[in-house]
Amino acid sequence: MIELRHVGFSWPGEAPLLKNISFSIAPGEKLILLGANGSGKSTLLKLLNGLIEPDCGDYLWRGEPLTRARLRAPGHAREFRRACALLFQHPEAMLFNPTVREEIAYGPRQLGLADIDARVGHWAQQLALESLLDKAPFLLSGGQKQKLALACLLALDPEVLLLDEPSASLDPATVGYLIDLLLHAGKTLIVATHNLSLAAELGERCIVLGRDGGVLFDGPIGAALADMPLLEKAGLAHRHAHRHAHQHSAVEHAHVHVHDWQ
Ligand SMILES: Nc1ncnc2c1ncn2[C@@H]1O[C@H](COP(=O)(O)OP(=O)(O)OP(=O)(O)O)[C@@H](O)[C@H]1O
Repeated sequence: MIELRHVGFSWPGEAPLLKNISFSIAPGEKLILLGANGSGKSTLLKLLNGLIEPDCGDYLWRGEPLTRARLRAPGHAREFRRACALLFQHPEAMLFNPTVREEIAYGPRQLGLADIDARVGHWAQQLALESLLDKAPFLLSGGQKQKLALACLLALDPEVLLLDEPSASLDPATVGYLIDLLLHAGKTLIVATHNLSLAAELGERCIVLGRDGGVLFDGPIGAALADMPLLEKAGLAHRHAHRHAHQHSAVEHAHVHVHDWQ
């Protein structure tokens, strides 16, 4: 469904960020993207969403190169936008309609989809937004905005969901609900996150971006999370002196340490 072949990318005037990235993603795969701050996870998701183009290499969508010309062709653009949806790291960027109801309806209406009221009702109910339907999106809490942005994407019924830090503002109960929802949604998932427990529960496969712009690891998520040297090399684990909660003495010691993962 998605294939990157030797893709490279630099933001204008910046040093190369993504270098020689190659991988394929089959329909229904659940892939977690890990990497240190600034390693290029959000950039890679934008590239997969066709918002930016590789400087070199190829992006194949359903076996055909996803070129700017193909994305500008009205029929194809509509089909791609419906099939491949991106949740931005900062969901405020996606919200501009006067009410939550209109926000969820906007995408399906733009794409000429049927049953708009039913889509709005269903996803508002699924994401516990029903009581907020007439409220202005900018008045919502951070977590409510994140859920609204997700409802907007799910209302399109995309085949591929690209999620950039989807759990960032959510409370633990909502993260649990989100994991269940996504696991049973039957979608291809590509999720960039620093939340390693979310990664472990949601993902099957994991790609770790290295600090040099390349793919450091591509394989089962369990193997990545158990590989301390890999996590340390990727900047996802660190060494520091600390005191464990069960220790009553004042002894501190240093070892490789991963936050948010046991
Ligand atoms: N629009 C842009 N123009 C110029 N540079 C950018 C732009 N967007 C991102 N960058 C740069 O690209 C690099 C990678 O950013 P990106 O947001 O992809 O990283 P990330 O892995 O998602 O990081 P984080 O874990 O902090 O969210 C950073 O150095 C950032 O400053």
